[in-house]
Amino acid sequence: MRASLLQIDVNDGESVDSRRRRVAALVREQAGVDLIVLPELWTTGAFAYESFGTEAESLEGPTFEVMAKAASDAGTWLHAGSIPERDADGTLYNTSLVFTPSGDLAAAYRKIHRFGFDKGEAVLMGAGGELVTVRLPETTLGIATCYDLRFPELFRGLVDAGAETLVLSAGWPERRRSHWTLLAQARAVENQAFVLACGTAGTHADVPQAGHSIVVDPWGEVLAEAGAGEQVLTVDFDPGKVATTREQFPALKDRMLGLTAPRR
Ligand SMILES: NC(=O)CCC(=O)C(=O)O
Repeated sequence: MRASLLQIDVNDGESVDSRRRRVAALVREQAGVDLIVLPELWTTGAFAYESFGTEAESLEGPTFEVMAKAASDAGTWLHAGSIPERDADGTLYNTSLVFTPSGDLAAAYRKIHRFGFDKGEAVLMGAGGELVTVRLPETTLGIATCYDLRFPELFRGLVDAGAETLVLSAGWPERRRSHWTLLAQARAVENQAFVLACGTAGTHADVPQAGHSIVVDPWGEVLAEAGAGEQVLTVDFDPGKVATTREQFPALKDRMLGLTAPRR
């Protein structure tokens, strides 16, 4: 299976419309791969909090339209990253869109763990409440977004729902790049799954981005890693390695569920 992670340079000097057109062209250029992955909130930037409201779209807004067309033109499964979604009640969500090779919406995932503690995304956006998996011919994707990477129980839930390839769309800052690499490898090893983690490059809202999108196999080996700048990271991987790893080293079968809290 061949996947391309598009590590997009998101900077304040480029308009959202221009970036949308540029990214759609990049998606079309990847025709022939099986799966394309884009980063989190690449229209605005994940830290451009003041743009979330002004650039918010309905689920079937301009990014949906452009990306559905790009997926069908490329004839490829497309995880189109996330958009600031505004629902019918006016609530904002950080919502990832996954398209089939025909350009139909296969799934939408509203980010569950919002970043910012008492500001930014954490106060501006609502929290998703549903895990999302997507069945491809070769593998089942488990969808997660950026800060979700710090919450192992979310990924265990995805594995319990059948995920074999964990796809993370992110806008991770350079300041915590060591956590990014470490956690991507940890999620792959503990879940015996592929991790495809696609971040952004450049600087937006004064937050330099880490880049370094990464693909890790179920044994924790790094199959490919991007540099800091805009880059298309293309990788070939064998989805069958999930089953063989889980058979040969069946640690997932040794889980002890339902542990009780210590008695005081
Ligand atoms: N956009 C995000 O979720 C940022 C997450 C982050 O910076 C971190 O977990 O560290």
